[in-house]
Amino acid sequence: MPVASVRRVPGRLLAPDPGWTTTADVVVIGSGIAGLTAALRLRGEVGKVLVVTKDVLAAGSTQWAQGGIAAALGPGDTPHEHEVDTLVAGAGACDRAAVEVLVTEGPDAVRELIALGTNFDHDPDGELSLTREGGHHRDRIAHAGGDATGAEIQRALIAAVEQAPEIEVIQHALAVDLLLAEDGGVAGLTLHVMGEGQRDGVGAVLCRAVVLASGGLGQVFSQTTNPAVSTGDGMAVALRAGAVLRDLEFVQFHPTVMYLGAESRGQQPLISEAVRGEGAFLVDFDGNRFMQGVHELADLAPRDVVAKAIMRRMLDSDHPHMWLDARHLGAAFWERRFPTILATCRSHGVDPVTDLIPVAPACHYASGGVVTDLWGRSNVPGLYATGEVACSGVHGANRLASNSLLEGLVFSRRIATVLPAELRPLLPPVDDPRTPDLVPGAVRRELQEVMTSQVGVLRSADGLSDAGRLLDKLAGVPAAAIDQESWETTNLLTISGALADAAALREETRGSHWREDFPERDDVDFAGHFDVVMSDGVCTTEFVPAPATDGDQ
Ligand SMILES: Cc1cc2nc3c(=O)[nH]c(=O)nc-3n(C[C@H](O)[C@H](O)[C@H](O)COP(=O)(O)OP(=O)(O)OC[C@H]3O[C@@H](n4cnc5c(N)ncnc54)[C@H](O)[C@@H]3O)c2cc1C
Ligand SMILES: O=C([O-])CC(=O)C(=O)O
Repeated sequence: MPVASVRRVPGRLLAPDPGWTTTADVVVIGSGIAGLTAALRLRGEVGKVLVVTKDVLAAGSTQWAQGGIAAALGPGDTPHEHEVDTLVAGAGACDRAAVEVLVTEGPDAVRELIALGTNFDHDPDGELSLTREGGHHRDRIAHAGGDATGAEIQRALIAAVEQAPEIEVIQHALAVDLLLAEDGGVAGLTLHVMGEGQRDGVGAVLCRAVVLASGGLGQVFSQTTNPAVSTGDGMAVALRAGAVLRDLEFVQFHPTVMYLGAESRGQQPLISEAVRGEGAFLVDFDGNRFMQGVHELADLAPRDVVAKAIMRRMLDSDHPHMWLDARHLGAAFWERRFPTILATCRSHGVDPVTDLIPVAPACHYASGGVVTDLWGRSNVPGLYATGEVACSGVHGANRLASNSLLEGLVFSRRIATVLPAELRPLLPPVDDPRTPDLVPGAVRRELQEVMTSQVGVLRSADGLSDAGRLLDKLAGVPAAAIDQESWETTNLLTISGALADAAALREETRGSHWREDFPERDDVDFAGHFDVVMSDGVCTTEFVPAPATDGDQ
């Protein structure tokens, strides 16, 4: 049976005394699909809504989304079929009630996004154009601009927020830590603001509720599809405030990320699963279509299955990547359907109309995060979480393609339904002696390298304990300066440690968690979740049993 593990992590973060203080009723942290949907839904319901975001409004993962947004919108499709595909992809670790909410409320949430002004693509007959991605048994992915779905959604949401005078926005504002009231609930937060006039430097916002919508943790790894802002801040902030994190070991590695060479680091170009949805297929260096025979859906198997098959072929043949063949789609189709991916490939010297595209798996999505109930509530009074930062239970061990944008939409709407009636009074923050336990930005690269080599696609007990030791060593390197880089790197370190611990404790292979020393799924000992809590600078990771949920197969 799994046992618990403990790890010392940086405690509450030191922010110098606030140079300025302001108030709001609700603060939304993050301005992707989850944050802006929550803000738009809350306006007019709760007094002042303040959105804080650490870069410009569009800097998160949302604007990069390619494939689309999944919902049972097509003829003959049903929420039930969407539910079954979601549960099967989630490999027994989904919360069935949360999945039911997602698939049932999904179609209306997408219609609302359309009503807001998002221009999805349509077929010549005027119907919403729907495509397929891995793990879906139906065409149910709505897309925009061909492969620029996220950019269009982000544009429409920003336009709507700009029309809403009730919503105030502070950009370049990094949320450092939550301020807590005597009862352990939310009293506000500290911010580090860069270059925003009067509000420059460290400040505090006193508020009655916080909606955490700060996205994922891709920058934990050295190659990721995620943008630079995805440093797991929200998960670390929530953990330090007493929230429970869950399923951190279930990091999804997207199978087809363009391979730019062994030295390439940071955000890497994604080749959408929708390219396979439109007929592209994987081949090895001998031209074999190796996904045939691996799964009934072949190249469109769930994402973890395809990523593992590519990795296995890479290891067996000693090549750093495999190939995606989409040449038969032809120039006209490429230009119309995937203009962004086409331009990106060409900018790297690969023309998908005539060339094979080199692809390898890379970190793409955090299926785990801050545990929430069906209404987005965390266990900390006044703290709600939505989107990639949250663990609502819909993704289990492996998110179904294009369910992420949908999750942000559906659960932000739900938060806005309950939050107004649950608003706390404005409470004074307790005087919290905080330790300046920061690590310097200079350790980030070493952290990312070890997480990629030992806690990446393929994991083993030896590699995971090597990673744990190095993370402990890095935790002892003191930061010389208190700045954005050290706050982010400290968050990365906190989340990396918890992720590595859960991965070490889960001695089985399930969904996106692949242990070479425990290659089978084990429903006797591991049907359930690893939860992480933090107290006095000590992180504890512990197993919580739950019945396996695989759907009707
Ligand atoms: C390349 C790519 C393609 C994808 N394609 C799809 C797809 O086709 N379909 C799909 O469903 N999903 C897709 N995903 C996943 C999906 O885009 C994300 O999971 C989703 O957009 C997350 O939305 P979010 O609002 O939770 O977070 P984000 O959009 O990442 O927004 C997070 C926000 O929080 C801010 N922030 C972070 N930390 C702080 C802090 N400390 N203080 C203040 N602000 C902070 C960020 O700046 C940002 O504004 C894709 C992801 C990537 C990277
Ligand atoms: O376009 C892609 O392959 C990405 C995608 O759908 C997702 O992450 O859900």
